[in-house]
Formats: sequence, C-alpha cells, structure tokens
Amino acid sequence: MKVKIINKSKHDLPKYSTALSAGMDLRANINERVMLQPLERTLIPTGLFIELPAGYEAQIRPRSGMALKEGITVLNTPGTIDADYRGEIRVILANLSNSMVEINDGDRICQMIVAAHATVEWEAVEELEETVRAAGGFGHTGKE
Ligand SMILES: O=c1ccn([C@H]2C[C@H](O)[C@@H](COP(=O)(O)OP(=O)(O)OP(=O)(O)O)O2)c(=O)[nH]1
Repeated sequence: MKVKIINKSKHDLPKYSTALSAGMDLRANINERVMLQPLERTLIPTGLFIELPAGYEAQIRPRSGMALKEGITVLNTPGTIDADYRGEIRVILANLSNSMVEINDGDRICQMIVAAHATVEWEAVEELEETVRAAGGFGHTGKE
C-alpha cells in the first residue's frame, strides 16, 4: 500500500528504499543536540507528517541497539499515530540508563511500523461466553 508522507526535516527519508520491510527508522530533526540525563524524558521532533488510510495506525517503537547499548527507550511504546493525525510525528525518548545520553540531529532514534487494526463496534451486554480460563490471569497457572 502507498502512504503519503511529507518530509519537512533536514534529512532524507531514512531507509526509504527498504521501507517495505516492517520497521522504518526515524531520525531526530533537531537544531541543537539534546542531553538526556538518567531517568529524564524528552519530546523529539522528526519533521515527518503522514496520511494513513482509515483502519491503519502507525506504531512508534524503540530500537533494540539503543535500548541495549544506551538504555534509551520510547517511553510510551508503542506510541500510536492515528489515521486522522496530520501533525508532526514526535517521539518521547526516555533515558533508563544511569549515565547521560546525547541525542544528535539525524540520529536514528526509533522505528515506525504501520499496522492494520480492527474496527470495533462495542456491543453492551450483561454476560460473556464462558471459557475454561474464565477470569484467571496474571500468572494464576503458576511458573511450571
Ligand atoms: O509517540 C507519539 C504518540 C502520539 N503522537 C501524535 C499522533 C497521535 O495521533 C496523537 C495523539 O496521540 P495519543 O492518542 O497517544 O495521545 P493522547 O495523550 O491520548 O492525546 P489526544 O487527547 O490528543 O488523543 O499524537 C506522536 O506524534 N507521537
């Protein structure tokens, strides 16, 4: 499927040629580098604007390398970009390490995937169909 995208950032669309794969890395589009202190969070602009068809969302996810090497995650992962959102895509980065991390302009800070979602009409009822699990959850079957 084709999705319209406006690139107002200083950077080429990252990995555009391979964007048919699941994740497209997004780059920070910032004028000054950001110093993220331990446990600090910040909102990073990307300069990207997209127009998704109804029934789809974009999800903003952390990059595993940044998570493992630097302790940087996307705080609200997976961030949701609604199909009717026309604003700039921005990314909430958080530093879960115990040292300061520098984010520079053009850094690949996260990845974005586009996913179909169900279109649900909630039907209010008094009872739900019975199952073996019933209300069991949160580890009620134990560890083994
Ligand atoms: O990581 C994110 C998450 C959201 N958004 C934009 C697109 C999304 O469509 C809109 C609203 O996001 P969300 O529904 O998560 O925010 P909210 O806190 O529920 O705010 P709202 O009341 O605006 O829906 O903000 C981003 O740019 N980056």
